Amino acid sequence: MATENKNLSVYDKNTVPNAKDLRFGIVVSEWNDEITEALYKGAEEALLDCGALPENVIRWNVPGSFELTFGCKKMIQTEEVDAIVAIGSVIRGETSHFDFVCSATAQGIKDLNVNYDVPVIFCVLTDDNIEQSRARSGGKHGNKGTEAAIVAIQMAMLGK
Ligand SMILES: Nc1c(NC[C@H](O)[C@H](O)[C@H](O)CO)[nH]c(=O)[nH]c1=O
Ligand SMILES: CC(=O)[C@@H](O)COP(=O)(O)O
Repeated sequence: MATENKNLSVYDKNTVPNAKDLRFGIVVSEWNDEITEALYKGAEEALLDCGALPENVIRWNVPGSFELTFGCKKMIQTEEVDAIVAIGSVIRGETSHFDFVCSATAQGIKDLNVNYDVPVIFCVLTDDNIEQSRARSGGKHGNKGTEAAIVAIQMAMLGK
């Protein structure tokens, strides 16, 4: 199902475990910060709405999506977190750089899930234009950050 056929912000709180005893990391890329700040807002609000304590939501920033892998790895190694949401916004430009950044970031985050025991949620928008990004970070398709937060709670509970 494509994103256009679902709202990323819709969740049934009754089906989401309570997050009061969980600790979360959120690593945020600063590229396209209009988008990544909106994604962060959606993620943070959903975590708190589902019972997470503000002091248990730890935010780190990295320069770009390519650096999300290293930032999440360092967070896993230095913080006691039950799940991490990796937030980025990659928007296609004139060259093939978009493809390399998207691929490296997706592969890097996948590798973290394979090599470590902390779920890292892929909350990286990979869009052809900013209109698509805005639609998925609080616009007509909802907020991918909200969706990622719910996934983070669900995946964190797998380890409990
Ligand atoms: N063009 C975008 C980038 N590019 C920067 C890279 O992510 C990286 O920081 C740089 O190559 C140095 O290693 N990053 C995004 O997150 N979004 C973009 O649209
Ligand atoms: C995703 C990117 O790296 C891209 O926005 C950079 O733009 P360009 O391909 O025009 O250099």
